[in-house]
Amino acid sequence: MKIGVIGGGAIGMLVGAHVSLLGHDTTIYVRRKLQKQEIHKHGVILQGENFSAPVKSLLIGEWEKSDIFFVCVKQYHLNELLPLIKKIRSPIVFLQNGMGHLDMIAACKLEQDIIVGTCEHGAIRKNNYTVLHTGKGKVNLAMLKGYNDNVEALCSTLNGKNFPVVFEKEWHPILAKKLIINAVVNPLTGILQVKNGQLLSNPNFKRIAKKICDEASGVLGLNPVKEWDNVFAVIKKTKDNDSSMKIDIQNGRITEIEGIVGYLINHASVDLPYLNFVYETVVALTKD
Ligand SMILES: NC(=O)C1=CN([C@@H]2O[C@H](COP(=O)(O)OP(=O)(O)OC[C@H]3O[C@@H](n4cnc5c(N)ncnc54)[C@H](OP(=O)(O)O)[C@@H]3O)[C@@H](O)[C@H]2O)C=CC1
Ligand SMILES: CC(C)(CO)C(=O)C(=O)O
Repeated sequence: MKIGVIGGGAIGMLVGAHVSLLGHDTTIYVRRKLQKQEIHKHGVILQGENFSAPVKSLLIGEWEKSDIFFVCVKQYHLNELLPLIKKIRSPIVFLQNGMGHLDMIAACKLEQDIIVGTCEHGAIRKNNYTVLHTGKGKVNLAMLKGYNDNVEALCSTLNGKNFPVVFEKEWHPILAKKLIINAVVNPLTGILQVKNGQLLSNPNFKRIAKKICDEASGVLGLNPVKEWDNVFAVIKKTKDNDSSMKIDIQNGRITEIEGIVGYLINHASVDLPYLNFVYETVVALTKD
């Protein structure tokens, strides 16, 4: 099959390399000529696993016909990209964290079949053609819009032993579960500049984390006890991690707060004191 991956960052290169290794004809669409040239020359190197995947690269907009496209940019990149993506006719998979992109997709009135998903992997981009796979998990996908019998079959051909892809019946449970994890862990670790595990080992941080989990579960209509069990398990598993928001704040970069906590605030009908506080604080910390 022919697979298009939009965005040559950590997740774009990870997805691109793994589907290519399953034998799919894979192209990563990037916005910089240098990255296009370097991927053309080296393929994508999976650091630590010591091999290079034969991936091609084109610039955004140089679309070639593909069976499916994966959008692997940050949520805040989508404003610029969605008008270009509108021209694609094949099914499109969005792999952003948070749920803010759902409102953007709806506003853009995309006509293609839309699949959304979560990525349980951890990855860091080392250079324009090298990615380090820091944590293994699976990719969970589900239809958001449209119905196409072929889509599920198509996604199942991307499922591999080293890179499992699972197709679920409903999108809301998978995105909501990940959104709660990111709403609890990312802003707090970013503001406090602590590793994920410290949200459990410090009883005061843990109390705040639990309050955030309660608020987020309330907005999404989920059971806070069950969600806390899940957040707890993910924090334990990633206890030595620096969350993506902690690293973004450390480096003075824009964060994904809007698509994560901003989404919850925009969809709430009650007061959310803890979520509002972390939202305002992250925004304040990343303003010039
Ligand atoms: N990294 C991880 O471990 C995980 C990430 N995720 C989620 O996956 C998504 C992607 O994250 P990640 O890969 O880490 O992010 P990165 O910052 O590593 O990559 C984003 C990529 O998008 C590219 N990009 C931005 N705008 C455009 C554009 N207009 N045209 C083409 N390319 C563009 C950037 O290009 P350029 O290089 O030129 O700036 C960059 O390569 C996020 O929503 C994140 O939350 C989910 C789970 C784990
Ligand atoms: C799961 C978690 C919190 C791991 O650090 C993550 O997704 C992130 O850092 O963005």
